[in-house]
Amino acid sequence: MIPLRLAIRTSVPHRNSGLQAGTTGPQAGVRDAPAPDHGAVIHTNLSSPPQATTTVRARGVRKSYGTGPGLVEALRGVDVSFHPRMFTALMGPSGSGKSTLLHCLAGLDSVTSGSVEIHGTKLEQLNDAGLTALRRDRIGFIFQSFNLLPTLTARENILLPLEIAGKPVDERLFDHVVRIVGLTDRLGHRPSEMSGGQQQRVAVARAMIARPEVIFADEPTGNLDSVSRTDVLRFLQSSVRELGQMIVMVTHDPFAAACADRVVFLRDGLVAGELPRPTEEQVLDTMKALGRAVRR
Ligand SMILES: Nc1ncnc2c1ncn2[C@@H]1O[C@H](COP(=O)(O)OP(=O)(O)OP(=O)(O)O)[C@@H](O)[C@H]1O
Repeated sequence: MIPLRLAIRTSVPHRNSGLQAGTTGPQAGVRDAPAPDHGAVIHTNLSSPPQATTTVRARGVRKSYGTGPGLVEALRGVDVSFHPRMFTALMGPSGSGKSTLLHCLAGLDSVTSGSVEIHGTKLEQLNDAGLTALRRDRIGFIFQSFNLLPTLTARENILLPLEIAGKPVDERLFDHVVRIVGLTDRLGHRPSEMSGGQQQRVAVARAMIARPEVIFADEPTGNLDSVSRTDVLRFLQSSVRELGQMIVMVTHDPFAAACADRVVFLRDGLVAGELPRPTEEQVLDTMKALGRAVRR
């Protein structure tokens, strides 16, 4: 059997830096590389992220479901770090553990063993109240299904996290976020009065408004047409460039992954490699190689 690393390396064009299989240890180049230069940054105090050194880390993360003959090992010892001011995509074949990893990183699910750390806070050491506070105060979420409250306007939906947390509204930041996602004319509309793309833009703004240390996005463009998909991805990129946001996004879409600064690939519950600054073609080639490796 050809090891996955070899299978991938022979199939991915090395026009850029190419796939860095297994580069998730502390000595790995990409992991320790500085955040990329995103070009022009709007120089307001809004461009400073709340926790410039925040790092999300998984160490030896295992997650099993069920017991006995029904046991499923969704994650089998994942080691990976995510960096501030970076947009990272998580990809891999169906069932490779992407959503499970995202949920474990976000404190939505517990790990079976290993450790998840968000800026020094070990999630497995938190009780339910601590996890709730972490999710409320330090994490933003974007889901495939928007999850907006139907009776609230766009403005009210966007401001909901601040209201729940009892935090004051920074109108300057609100205007900035609304401008980034192009919703200035839609603030009085309810979700039923907006297209899917507009609703997802509200969800993106809602995730950004509390300046969370990290935004976790699970297939955020999965329900969108191609124009809305491009818009939402552009807004996610803008939030990284203009607000210094950190984003970790699960996607099946090579186009979406190619909009990220880095793609981490999972296979069979393990990190199979990663691509910095990938092209869509490189992502596609890597996914094909992973599919072949899975079938071996
Ligand atoms: N609640 C659960 N109970 C039992 N098995 C589960 C549960 N959640 C996930 N799994 C299993 O864990 C494995 C990984 O699932 P996961 O949803 O993380 O993969 P994925 O890469 O996100 O897949 P997809 O791309 O199809 O969404 C799969 O075999 C799945 O069937």
